[in-house]
Amino acid sequence: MTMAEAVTRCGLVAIVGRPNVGKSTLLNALVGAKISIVSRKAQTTRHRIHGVLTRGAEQFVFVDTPGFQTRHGGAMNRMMNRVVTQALAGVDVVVHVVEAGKWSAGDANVLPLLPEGTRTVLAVNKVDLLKDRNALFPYVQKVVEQRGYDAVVPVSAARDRQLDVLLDEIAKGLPEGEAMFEADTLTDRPVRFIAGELIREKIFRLVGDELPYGATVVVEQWEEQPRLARIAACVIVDRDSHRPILLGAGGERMKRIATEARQDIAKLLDKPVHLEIYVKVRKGWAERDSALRDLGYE
Ligand SMILES: Nc1nc2c(ncn2[C@@H]2O[C@H](COP(=O)(O)OP(=O)(O)OP(=O)(O)O)[C@@H](O)[C@H]2O)c(=O)[nH]1
Repeated sequence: MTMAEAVTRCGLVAIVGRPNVGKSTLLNALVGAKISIVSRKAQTTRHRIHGVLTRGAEQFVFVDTPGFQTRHGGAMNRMMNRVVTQALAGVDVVVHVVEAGKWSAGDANVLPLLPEGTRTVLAVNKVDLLKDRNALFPYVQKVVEQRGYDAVVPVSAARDRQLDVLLDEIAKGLPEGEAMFEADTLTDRPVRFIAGELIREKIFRLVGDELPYGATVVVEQWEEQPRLARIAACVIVDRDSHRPILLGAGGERMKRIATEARQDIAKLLDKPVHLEIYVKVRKGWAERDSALRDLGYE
């Protein structure tokens, strides 16, 4: 008998919270693999990503929703808010992640999006950063005054603390049912999509603040042979001025992005990878719904 056959409870879990509270880190810590991308920058999770964890008879299917923001307008952000609302409709458990000791307008903006009548767990993340442990209780009290939660669990996603307790509280909301995924499934995203995410991660890491939300990655060619994968990806930016930023002096920066991405994708596929990345400028693409659809965002 495989693990998947033994599953008796299975449900969808959405992880929500303002940017930078640690949603991606938490998902990675729970699922135990680096599928969703993690970056110090806000707004790095544009796509909805499923991670699946099977723990004994329980299967948790995580829906990682993007953070949302009000500072920047544009079709991209309206779309991201729609994605949040859509992700929350029909899930079994919502985990609202906040940062211990910190409460901002961004956190408050999440509250109206939390669905009524759905089990909602408050995960107070980054407790390892708290200098005064006694500050935790009044902080939690302040938060739960604003919204009733079914459970509150202080955690550290980065230090792997209290994650079992969090899972116990989530599990209470999983409906009875069979597994939706094989026991060892980490994500339902095809490997090609993950490769694109890895490239995007390198861009965020190596280009940093110079390229604010202006790049998207489309994997255009994918040819897998037994001992080699040939991949071509296109990075789309919305301004001419972004191209030299991405390339760097003498193309050095792009070379590094490509080298690091190639190494990660080779690990993922377990074979050598030939990776070609080129840059295209498509002016104002983030402002046009139609362009977003072309790029597979809807
Ligand atoms: N000290 C500490 N840092 C953490 C913890 N969890 C996450 N972080 C850090 O917080 C930053 C943001 O984490 P992410 O997981 O990218 O946050 P996010 O909520 O997914 O961010 P968006 O994608 O912008 O919505 C990263 O630098 C993480 O390393 C934690 O438990 N302790």
